[in-house]
Amino acid sequence: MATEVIGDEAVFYSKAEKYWKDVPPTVDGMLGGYGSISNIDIHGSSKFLQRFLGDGSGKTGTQCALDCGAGIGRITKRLLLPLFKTVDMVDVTNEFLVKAKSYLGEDGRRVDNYFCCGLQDFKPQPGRYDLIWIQWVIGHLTDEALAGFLRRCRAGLRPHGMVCIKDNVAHEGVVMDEVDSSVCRDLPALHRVIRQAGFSVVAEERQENFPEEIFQVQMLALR
Ligand SMILES: C[S@@+](CC[C@H](N)C(=O)[O-])C[C@H]1O[C@@H](n2cnc3c(N)ncnc32)[C@H](O)[C@@H]1O
Repeated sequence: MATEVIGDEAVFYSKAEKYWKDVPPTVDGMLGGYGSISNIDIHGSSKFLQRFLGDGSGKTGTQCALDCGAGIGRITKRLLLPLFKTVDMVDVTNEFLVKAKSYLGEDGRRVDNYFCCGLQDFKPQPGRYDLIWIQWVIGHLTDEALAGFLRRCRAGLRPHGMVCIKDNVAHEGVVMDEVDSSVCRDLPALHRVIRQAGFSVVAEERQENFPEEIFQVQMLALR
């Protein structure tokens, strides 16, 4: 369990906030110096996501998406705005949301809300979202906070709505990163939290063609 490696929760959250305040508001900053993988990442996400979207029965609608831990809006710009009529963004680092307003360009007009808030405290508006996308941020939440946030996400979905998590997974156990104050869970640990939140995993895929030296990255669709 993540709780065993996290220690003091207040320190865990405040250290992460401080870490991100010092990171430049660029694609490279969002990806820890791996800005060059952004194209592959977006392409993989788009392929994973598009099979669920459309007009047929049981398909996920394309009215409104929420980008969680959105940063400057790398995903909002390239994945979500091209597929959804409107997008909301939530991130704990205000400087990134401010940067997003210029980074997103013209299409940024279709971002309805920029919420500056930690996901541990954020409550999506009930029944608002077709898709809630959560990428490279779950490691900043304790198990309890993540389960609680996912439960609130459930309430935030429209009919046939879906949550997608895309994140690093550890080979075994839970690995603490003291530099950015985050944890990396192995897949069984992540599945446990997802189950606790009342979700089922309806699709799961590994992102391919990422550099060998980084953690394995997994995409999970939850309903
Ligand atoms: C690795 S970056 C990923 C940004 C974006 N998801 C992407 O893939 O381009 C992590 C982001 O999570 C945000 N973050 C860190 N802790 C957070 C928390 N507790 N709640 C919300 N956002 C958080 C940081 O400010 C940063 O923008």
